[in-house]
Amino acid sequence: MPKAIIAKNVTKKFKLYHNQSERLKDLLLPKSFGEEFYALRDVSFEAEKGDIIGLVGVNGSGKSTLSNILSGIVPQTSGDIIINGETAIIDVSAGLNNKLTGRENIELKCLMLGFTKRQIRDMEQDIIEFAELEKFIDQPVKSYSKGMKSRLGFAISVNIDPDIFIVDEALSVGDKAFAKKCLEKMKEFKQRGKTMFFVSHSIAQMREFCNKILWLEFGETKAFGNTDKVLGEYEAFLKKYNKWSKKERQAFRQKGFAKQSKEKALV
Ligand SMILES: Nc1ncnc2c1ncn2[C@@H]1O[C@H](COP(=O)(O)OP(=O)(O)OP(=O)(O)O)[C@@H](O)[C@H]1O
Repeated sequence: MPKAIIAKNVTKKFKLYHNQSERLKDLLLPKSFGEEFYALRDVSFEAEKGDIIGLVGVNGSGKSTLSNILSGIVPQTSGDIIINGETAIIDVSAGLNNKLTGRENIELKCLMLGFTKRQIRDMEQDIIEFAELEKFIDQPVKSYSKGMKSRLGFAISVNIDPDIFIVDEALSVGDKAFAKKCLEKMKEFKQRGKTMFFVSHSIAQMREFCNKILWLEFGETKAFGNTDKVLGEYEAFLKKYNKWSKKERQAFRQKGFAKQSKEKALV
């Protein structure tokens, strides 16, 4: 089976500043200011063509950061990603330019992916109809609701017909009818053997769709493998996590964050 994606030791470091002056000093002075923070550390996995990989993990575990790296929105700090195909991310607002209108966003995204003006003209109406934005398509995206942005993002991406498809929480905003339409489209893509990444807080949707699960915890791989096994482990963890007191959860998060702020040799 050809590999769709090979990710090796993917790491993303952010700098956290406590105030504006720290940020400026870091920019202007040779000495380093601010706190280093690992949103992802040494994440490695392989996706076969046709795999549907669910990304799970509690808030802040690195799911969106990984989606954004896979779709080329942000670069990793270190590590390698080999992607065989064109990705498209479906995120609530990622990849949309707020200052442009819906129509201009369609044109921009398609031009960036190498479509000709004529091809874009042919696709445009389908995208607008799928997004159900006919009346609003010439308004700036900054005036759109979260649901409208999500519909536009999803509609552009499905019409581009990418080889690899990343759906990040698109189904959690907007109305139920649209979510159903998206799920049907994803089922169609699944049948056509497309590779997909799916981020959702719905375990039931994960179980229905995914054949593999990547469980991230504080930016590191906690488990990767077959859906039944990893999702079972994750559910058992959630059960425990949800029973913890506020204090216990805080302690768990503090410990994780402390690890994310340290160099590997010190962890
Ligand atoms: N631009 C940034 N600058 C600094 N820290 C960031 C940045 N983006 C993300 N982070 C931090 O990186 C960690 C991972 O964030 P990410 O959004 O990828 O997690 P997530 O699993 O998608 O969370 P959620 O389920 O809440 O969406 C978090 O601690 C977050 O605060």
